[in-house]
Order: sequence, then C-alpha cells, then structure tokens
Amino acid sequence: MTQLVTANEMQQIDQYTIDVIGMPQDVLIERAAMAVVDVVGAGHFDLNHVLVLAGLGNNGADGVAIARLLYAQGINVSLQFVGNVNRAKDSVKRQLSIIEAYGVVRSEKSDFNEATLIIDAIFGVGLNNDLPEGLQKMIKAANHIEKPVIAVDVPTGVDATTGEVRGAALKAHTTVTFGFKKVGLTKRVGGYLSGDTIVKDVGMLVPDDFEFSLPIMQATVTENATI
Ligand SMILES: NC(=O)C1=CN([C@@H]2O[C@H](COP(=O)(O)OP(=O)(O)OC[C@H]3O[C@@H](n4cnc5c(N)ncnc54)[C@H](O)[C@@H]3O)[C@@H](O)[C@H]2O)[C@@H](O)CC1
Ligand SMILES: [K+]
Repeated sequence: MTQLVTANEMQQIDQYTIDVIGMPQDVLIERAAMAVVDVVGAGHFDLNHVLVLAGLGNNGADGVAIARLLYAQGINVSLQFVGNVNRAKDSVKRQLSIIEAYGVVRSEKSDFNEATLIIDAIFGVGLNNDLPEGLQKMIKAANHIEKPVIAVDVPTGVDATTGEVRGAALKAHTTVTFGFKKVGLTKRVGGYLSGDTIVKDVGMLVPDDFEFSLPIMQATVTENATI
C-alpha cells in the first residue's frame, strides 16, 4: 500500500518536519543521501566512475552529500554542478564547504562517456517550469549515451505531480524517492522515466490533521510507455 503525494504536499510535509518538529534540514539531507548510497551499493551497478550531477536547490544538496559518502567509501566520484554555484541555496553551500575538506573533485564539464553510473540530483520536487534550454540539450545528450542513471527523488525534468516532461527529462534506471511516492512517478510517462521506484523513509513527519488529496494505492502500477 502506497500513499501518493503531490509535489506541494511533499513540500508541506518537509516544511512541517523542519519548521514545526525541529528536525534540522541537514539531517534530512544526510538521510536522503544515505538512502541513495544504500541503493547504489545494493544494485549491480558498475562503480568505476560515478558522476553526480547536482542542481542549486535541496535536490542538489542531496547530490553533494551523496558524492561525499561515495568518495568516503573509496569510490571514484566526480561532482558536476548544473548552474552557477554562487546562486545555490544555503543547503548546497553548506554541503560544498564540507566536501572541500574531504577532497572530493568537482569537475567543470561532464564526460558522460567516462561515467559508469550517473546520479541525477539536478531537480526534484521543486521543479516548476520547463528546464533551461542548455540543460535540455545536456539531458538529451545524456539520454542518448544510455548510461545507467539513479534519480534522486524525481528524475530531472519530470513534473512530480503530473508526470509530464518539462522540456526534457533524464531517463532513470532507478528512482529513490523520499518519504512518499510522488504521484507523477505513477503516471504513464513519469513512470516510464523513473524506472524502478524505491520509496525511502528519511524521517519526515506528517501533521496529525494532514489531509492527503490522493487515495492510498493498493499496488504499484507503472506502465511502460514509449515516448
Ligand atoms: N525540503 C527539504 O529540506 C528537503 C528536501 N529534499 C530534497 O530537495 C528536493 C526539493 O528541493 P527544492 O525545493 O530546493 O527544489 P529543487 O532542488 O527540486 O529545485 C531547486 C529550485 O530550482 C528552482 N526551479 C524550479 N524549476 C526551475 C526551472 N525549470 N529552471 C530553473 N530553476 C527552477 C526553484 O526555485 C527550486 O526551488 C527534494 O526533491 C529532495 O530531493 C531532501 O533532501 C529532504 C529535505
Ligand atoms: K533528481
């Protein structure tokens, strides 16, 4: 049985957990990163060269923490930012100052050919518009190379509520989604793009009087689709 949520509901639950309950945001980020690293380790992925693509919001902060945790395990990891880091959220900047001390290498340009596994931490539930054109191009190039991708929370470019593609979307082999399954990942196109979806609890709490807009799903249905 799976409780589905919209992007907005997930954001409300995150806010409640942080602002009302008092769970530090960095704890949620660390747990989200650990959940993804667990999936990386449990799968049969080639870990010779892991490329983490990180955005400027909290999804990107998860990505930086993932890069650090993989690096600490002795995995060859490179971290590439999509966008100008000077404009990143504070959560990203905090993670960045930590990884500098660890010595994680930040690469300026991604070489998808060299990567054996890509971690997609560019956009998550915060996506609210079409992707910038440059990013659309980059994503189309990455899809073309067909490297395995693990999406953090939501595949970048997929609208977490509608499952629609916002200009382009990075096709995932596996999506590790936090707290609750985003309803967009059960839609035809969103389901196809997210691959296998794994829901991981990272410590979010739901207010007692919270009313979910969607019913509990009896079974996970993700239809394959050709797009
Ligand atoms: N709220 C929290 O503190 C937590 C969030 N988590 C992660 O953070 C994600 C959500 O983070 P954010 O809310 O920061 O959002 P995202 O990291 O998904 O997106 C970052 C920001 O980009 C901007 N944006 C949206 N669409 C855009 C577009 N098309 N072009 C350019 N900029 C655009 C928005 O301002 C958005 O806030 C979740 O999916 C999850 O991975 C988890 O780490 C747990 C804790
Ligand atoms: K993502």
